[in-house]
Order: sequence, then C-alpha cells, then structure tokens
Amino acid sequence: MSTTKVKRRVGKYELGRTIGEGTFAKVKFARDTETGDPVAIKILDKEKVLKHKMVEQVTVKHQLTTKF
Ligand SMILES: Nc1ncnc2c1ncn2[C@@H]1O[C@H](COP(=O)(O)OP(=O)(O)OP(=O)(O)O)[C@@H](O)[C@H]1O
Repeated sequence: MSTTKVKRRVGKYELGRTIGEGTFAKVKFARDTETGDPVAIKILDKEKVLKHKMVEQVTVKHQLTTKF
C-alpha cells in the first residue's frame, strides 16, 4: 500500500490546509508552483452563493481584484 500523499492542485496552485471559513467560502493556504510564492485561495460554495443571490457582488469583487 502506498503512503504517498497526493496534494490537490488548482491550475498552478498546490492547495494546503484550510486557514479560514466564512459564510460562503473556505480559504485555503496554497503555493504557486511556478514561483513558490504562498497565496490564499478562496473557494466559494456555489450553492450558497446562488441561494443568497450574491452572484453580482461576487462578480464585482472579482473584477476589483483581477489584475489586467
Ligand atoms: N487573504 C487571506 N489570507 C489569510 N487568511 C484569509 C484571507 N482571506 C480570508 N482569510 C481567512 O478566511 C476566513 C474566511 O474568509 P471569508 O472572506 O470567506 O469570510 P469573512 O469575510 O471573514 O466572513 P463572511 O463571509 O462570513 O462575512 C477569514 O475570516 C480569515 O480568517
């Protein structure tokens, strides 16, 4: 039996432990596998976001934080 731990990846980010939880999301520690930089990744609970009609708010927040 293998004991190798498979780390979950999202694109170039390798996910680590959960560092926080909010009403609509979980925030996980992650590492940029290209630069080694530590980052925080927010994983939204799609059902909760849709249920509370927060799509517009999430879209605006995303636009404000996305680098062009
Ligand atoms: N960039 C970050 N770096 C480190 N920890 C973070 C970061 N962003 C969020 N967290 C942690 O994750 C938790 C949840 O964050 P999130 O933004 O989802 O919810 P919140 O705004 O704190 O609460 P709510 O959504 O319920 O109003 C935070 O309380 C904080 O502990």
